[in-house]
Amino acid sequence: MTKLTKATQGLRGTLQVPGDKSISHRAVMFGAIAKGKTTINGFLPGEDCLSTISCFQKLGVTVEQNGDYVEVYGNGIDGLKEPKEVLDVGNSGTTIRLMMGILSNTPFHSCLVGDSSIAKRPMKRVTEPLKQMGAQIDGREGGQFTPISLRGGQVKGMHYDSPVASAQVKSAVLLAGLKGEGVTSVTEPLQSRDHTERMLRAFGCSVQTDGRTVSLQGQQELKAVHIEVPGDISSAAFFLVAGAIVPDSKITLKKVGLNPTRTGILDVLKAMGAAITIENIQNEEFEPFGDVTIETSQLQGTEIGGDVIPRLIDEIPILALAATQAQGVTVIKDAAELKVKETNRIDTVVHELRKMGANVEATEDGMIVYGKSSLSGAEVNSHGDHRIGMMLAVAACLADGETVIENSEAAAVSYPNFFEQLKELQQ
Ligand SMILES: O=C(O)C1=C[C@@H](OP(=O)(O)O)[C@@H](O)[C@H](O)C1
Ligand SMILES: C=C(OP(=O)(O)O)C(=O)O
Repeated sequence: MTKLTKATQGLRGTLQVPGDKSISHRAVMFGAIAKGKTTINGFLPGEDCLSTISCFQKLGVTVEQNGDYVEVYGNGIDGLKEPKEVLDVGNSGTTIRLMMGILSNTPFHSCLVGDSSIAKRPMKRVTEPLKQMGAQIDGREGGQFTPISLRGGQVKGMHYDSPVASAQVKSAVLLAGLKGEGVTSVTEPLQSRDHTERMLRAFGCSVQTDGRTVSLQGQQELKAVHIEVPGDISSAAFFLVAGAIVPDSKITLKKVGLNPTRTGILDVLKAMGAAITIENIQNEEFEPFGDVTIETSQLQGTEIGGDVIPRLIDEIPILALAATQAQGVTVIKDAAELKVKETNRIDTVVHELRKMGANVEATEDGMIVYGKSSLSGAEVNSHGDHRIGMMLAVAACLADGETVIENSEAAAVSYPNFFEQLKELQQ
């Protein structure tokens, strides 16, 4: 539980947010199935990525982690060994779904479980295509939910038309195709984040992208490399919105990942009238990053929907808070995927923000936010969802009186030092 009061002055300062969660997971996973020693700088030591490390250790891979520096000693996919224990992914959807893709190539038995949130999240979107490729997978309610048991083997490449724009689905199918016979390709309805494609190339694989279709030839080997993980734009998002809506703020966030498949929040905040500048863009070939500065400004309501949604899916809770401080109405649509995240993020955002006085209503595929509301302190709850907990902490900076956030420790899933960094900006 954390108690916070309204910021007495603007949030000001320069921060480096922790490493990107999606890229940190992949660096460990790909290092574990590559040949040789992969080194990772800027790794996110958040609970989700630590779950990924622990799963691969149970699969016989040596992984040494010291803060944000990690060494992974991979021995190829064939170097993975049958785990003696269940593989516990904790709260991490990315871990379980991508691992199912990798384990589709291992002839042994694995059992995957997670926490009570993972137990509610849909797995069929991954188990179905992987079964079609030749993996034996079962799970509760016909393979829909954890616990999942899996025995991989001879995978055959295939084309998969994914019904959802999901990087986890796309990545699982591509990873299964890596060792299989023939070509594997995935077409998605809208472009999702492309970290898997970029990182497979960095590990020496050949991957083709043609519009919304990604394909790779099977039987490719990954070669160990060094990976520099940029800051996570999904973590930066909390301070981008805080900087925009807390009066008299100016925040610079260093080395924030700027992969165009992730920068929807910058486009939307700019469209709402936020004062954002980006400098020192580097590393454009692998994963671009740069320094982002935001200053307080009066935001205007907007419409958020269509192909920007996968580019900001994890930022919708904090964008909903931004919308409570914008003039006019903000409509968020085409975002039904929010219902199957760590919580139903449509319901939790609406329920918790209303407690603080926001005027927001849920719709079938998003929400409508009527601005501008003055917020007041309340007893709120993250419901174990890291992004909800951090959004409520930013709301507390604006709210009159005291805000008590139950289950605030969920922030450690993606942002272990979030509350310390928030405090730094208040000094
Ligand atoms: O591939 C990834 O690293 C992720 C993909 C997204 O999920 P979906 O693939 O379910 O859209 C995102 O919400 C999640 O936080 C991380
Ligand atoms: C949805 C998220 O992660 P995952 O799917 O990996 O649990 C998230 O970090 O907001």
